[in-house]
Amino acid sequence: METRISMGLQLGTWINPEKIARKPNNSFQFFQNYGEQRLYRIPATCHLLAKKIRFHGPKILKVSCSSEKSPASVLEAGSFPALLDESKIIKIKSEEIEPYLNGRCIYLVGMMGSGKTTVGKVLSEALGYSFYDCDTLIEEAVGGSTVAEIFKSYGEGFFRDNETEVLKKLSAMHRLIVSTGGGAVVRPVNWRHMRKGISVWLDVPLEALARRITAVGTDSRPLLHHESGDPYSKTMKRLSTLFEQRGDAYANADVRVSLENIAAKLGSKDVCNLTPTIIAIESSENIEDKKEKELGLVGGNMVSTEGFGERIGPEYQHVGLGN
Ligand SMILES: Nc1ncnc2c1ncn2[C@@H]1O[C@H](COP(=O)(O)OP(=O)(O)O)[C@@H](O)[C@H]1O
Ligand SMILES: O=C(O)C1=C[C@@H](OP(=O)(O)O)[C@@H](O)[C@H](O)C1
Repeated sequence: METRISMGLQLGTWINPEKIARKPNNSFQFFQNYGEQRLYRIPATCHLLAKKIRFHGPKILKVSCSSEKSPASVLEAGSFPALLDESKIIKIKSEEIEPYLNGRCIYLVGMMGSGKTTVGKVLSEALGYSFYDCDTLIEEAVGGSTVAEIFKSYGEGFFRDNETEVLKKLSAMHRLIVSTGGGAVVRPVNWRHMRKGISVWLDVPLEALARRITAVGTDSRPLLHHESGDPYSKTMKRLSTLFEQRGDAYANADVRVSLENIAAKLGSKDVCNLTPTIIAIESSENIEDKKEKELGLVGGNMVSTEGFGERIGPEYQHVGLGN
C-alpha cells in the first residue's frame, strides 16, 4: 500500500505524533488508529513535504492511501499541534545536530541581504551558541567606523584584509554562529578559516534580495552604490553582477539552503513568506543530512569533530583585533 501525505483540511485527529518515526532510508513511518492499529510507510517523495508540514502551518495533515486493489482515497486527516511550533522545532533540530557539530562554528555565507544575520541569531539562540557578525567586528576593529565609511576612507582592500583577520581569529574559537559579509567567500584564505567549522550558504533569489535591501535602503552596503536608476532596479543590477562573480564561491559551502527549494516543498514559488525560523530549521536539517551522508561513507572524507566538547568562553575580546 502506498500512503501519500499532503496539506489539507482538518477532518479529524487520529494520528499520534508520538508514534511517528523517521527511518534511515529517508522514509517515514507512523501508526494510526483506524480500525485496528496499522503501520503505513510513506514513500521518500513524501518525506520532505511531511517534514515541512511538521515544521510550520498549515497544522493539518491529510493522508490518502492506495494499493493495487483499491484506488487512492483520502482515509483520514489529523493535526499535529505538538510538532508545529516553529520555536520548538528549531530547538529539537538544534539538539539533534549539536553532537555532530561538537563545538564547531557555523559560518553563514551568502549574498548581502540573504538573512545571514537574521537567521544566524535564530540559530545561535536555539543552539546556545554565541553570535558574531563579521561586519560589526570589522567596524569595532577600525575604531567604530561603519562599513560604508571604511570603504570610502580606506578602500575595499583594507576592508577585506580586516575581514580575513576577523575570520582568522573567529576560527580559533568554538560554539559560534558567524554571519560573514557577502564578499567573504571570494578569498581562498577565508575558506581555510571557515573550513574549521561548517559553512552554510543561504541561497536566496536575487529578486527577493533586491526587495529586502530596497526596503531597508542601501546606505550600509557600499558595493551597491555603483549603478543608476530607481532603487530596486539598480540594486537588482548590481546584485546580478556580484552573483555572477561569486556564485561558484558560494557553492563551496558545506551546506546549501535554497529558499526556492523550501518554498517548492511547501507548494509555493514565493520565498517571501519563509520566516527566519523556517530557514534556520532547514539549515539544521541540511546539516543533519550532511552528517548522514558522512556516516554513509566508508573511508570517505569524514570531517573531524574531535575535541570541541567542552564549552569555551566565546568573549570576543579573546580575539580582539588591533592589539
Ligand atoms: N526570512 C526573511 N524574510 C523576510 N525578510 C528577511 C528575512 N531574513 C532577513 N530579512 C530582512 O532582510 C534584510 C537583510 O537581512 P540580514 O539578516 O541583515 O542579511 P545579511 O546579514 O545576509 O546581509 C533585513 O532587513 C532583514 O530583516
Ligand atoms: O557583498 C559584499 O561584498 C559585502 C557585504 C556586506 O555584508 P552583508 O552581506 O552582511 O550585507 C559587507 O561586508 C560589505 O558591504 C561588503
